[in-house]
Amino acid sequence: MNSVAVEMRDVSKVFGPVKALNQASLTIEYGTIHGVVGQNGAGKSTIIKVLAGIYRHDEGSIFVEGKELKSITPKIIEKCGIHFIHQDRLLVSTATVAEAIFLRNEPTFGPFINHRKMNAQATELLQRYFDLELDPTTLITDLSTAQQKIVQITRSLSQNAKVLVLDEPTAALVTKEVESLFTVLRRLKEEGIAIVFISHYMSEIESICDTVTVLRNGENVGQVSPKEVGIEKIVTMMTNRDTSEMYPRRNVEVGAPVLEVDNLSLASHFDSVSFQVGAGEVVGLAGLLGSGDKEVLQSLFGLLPPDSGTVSIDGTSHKFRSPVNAVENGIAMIPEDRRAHGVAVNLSIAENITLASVDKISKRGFVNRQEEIESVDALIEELGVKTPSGDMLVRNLSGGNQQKVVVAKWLSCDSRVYLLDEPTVAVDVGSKIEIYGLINRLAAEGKGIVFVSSDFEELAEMCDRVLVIYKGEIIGEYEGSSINSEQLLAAASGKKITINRSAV
Ligand SMILES: Nc1ncnc2c1ncn2[C@@H]1O[C@H](COP(=O)(O)OP(=O)(O)OP(=O)(O)O)[C@@H](O)[C@H]1O
Repeated sequence: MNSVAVEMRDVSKVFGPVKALNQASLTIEYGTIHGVVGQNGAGKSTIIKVLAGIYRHDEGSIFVEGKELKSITPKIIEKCGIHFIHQDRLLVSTATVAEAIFLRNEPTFGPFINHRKMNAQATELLQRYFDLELDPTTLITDLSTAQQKIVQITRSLSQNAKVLVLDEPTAALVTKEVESLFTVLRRLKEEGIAIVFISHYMSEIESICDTVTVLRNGENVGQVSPKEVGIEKIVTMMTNRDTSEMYPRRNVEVGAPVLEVDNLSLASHFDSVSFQVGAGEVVGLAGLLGSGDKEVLQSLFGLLPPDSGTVSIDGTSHKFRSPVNAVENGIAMIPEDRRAHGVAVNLSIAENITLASVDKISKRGFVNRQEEIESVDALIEELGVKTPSGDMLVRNLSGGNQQKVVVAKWLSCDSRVYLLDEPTVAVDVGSKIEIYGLINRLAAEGKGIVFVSSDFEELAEMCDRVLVIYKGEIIGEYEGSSINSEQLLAAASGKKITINRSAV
């Protein structure tokens, strides 16, 4: 068998004024795990969509097992044994495990689906590939996200996949699930399958990939082995900049409380939550999945009205019954699910950015277009949003660049308190530094910031104080330079901790 499964040679793809791929190449071998990395907008999704037959490339050639494919459609690619596990493509939630694996491929008995055979085959496949005892009649909705990924992979294997392309497969997984997915991927690699792994998590790239293709501005800047060159080198190749100063320092005197939360409770989510955030202070909330951290933010923003307790801004107490009400009273929120709550994808970047701050740039009901262009251009530049202009529709931006638009939108309005829910999720290393810089700028302007993140290193490095939340209660508080991510993780998992109040 040819050891090279797929070769994409000098592939270019243009979208209007944007050159998404510029003579990029990708060579994938059987029996290896191949990473594709690059900053937001570097062209990762585009190269994968070209391979999937979703986008037609403008230039270049694509070979499968040494033979050039002259025409590429999703059907042809699937026939070649190349399968894709897309990030947000969900399985039919009303299906059982067996139905999801064999959808449109069901074993039949005359005109009927042979359920007994289908269940037996599903059980056999899950056991053979993954050593997994999973009842094939379990509903997809009752599976964890990691198990759902495994069902998706099993579906591909049942159709004899030889190349599996996984787009950010770990984005919604917790650490333990990532480990079990990696065990699965290593086993598939041993079986000779070629795996393409796209991720922003450098530690994952280091631990699982044999080789990595680095894209920058649509160009291939190299194919390297992470074990040989190290992650720092790969990050430098991606960003073309020195990232040793990942977390920019801040030197802000913390002032009087801007936000005071007193005994806030919401049944089944959190109980008697109290804390304060001073002017210029960044306070983290560290919790594991389901701890109540996100619900606290949503309550503060009027999305989930609490049962009891009070919230005060600059000493005045408020009851927020809706986000509009919260915004009017000086609270801004950068939500995690940017597609659902953060951006209007069918509006332009400029329209999105100015949506929350239209009062600031309008006079007697008319938007001052010149001011809008200037303020939008300044934010696009500051955040490094990759776009030819502010007129581009948000839906045409890469995922990470959409996130930057959400951040820019809220930064352009003048709030007192900023609630940040995973502001750097799906954002590349360079953009993370830019977002950290903006958080520091807000702090320097005397704003109060509440920061929720599942990246505890980020919390430890960026926050003045971190509150640990476990099963809806704040069980600990860390302060100053002694905060470290291991302690936070241990505490957030419910391990007993001592309250640490060492000075900054
Ligand atoms: N349909 C489209 N129309 C216009 N421009 C597009 C379209 N799809 C992608 N682009 C542009 O092509 C470039 C590459 O985008 P792509 O989605 O491939 O990046 P990416 O590396 O996957 O980024 P991310 O990590 O943020 O997901 C970006 O500048 C993006 O704005």
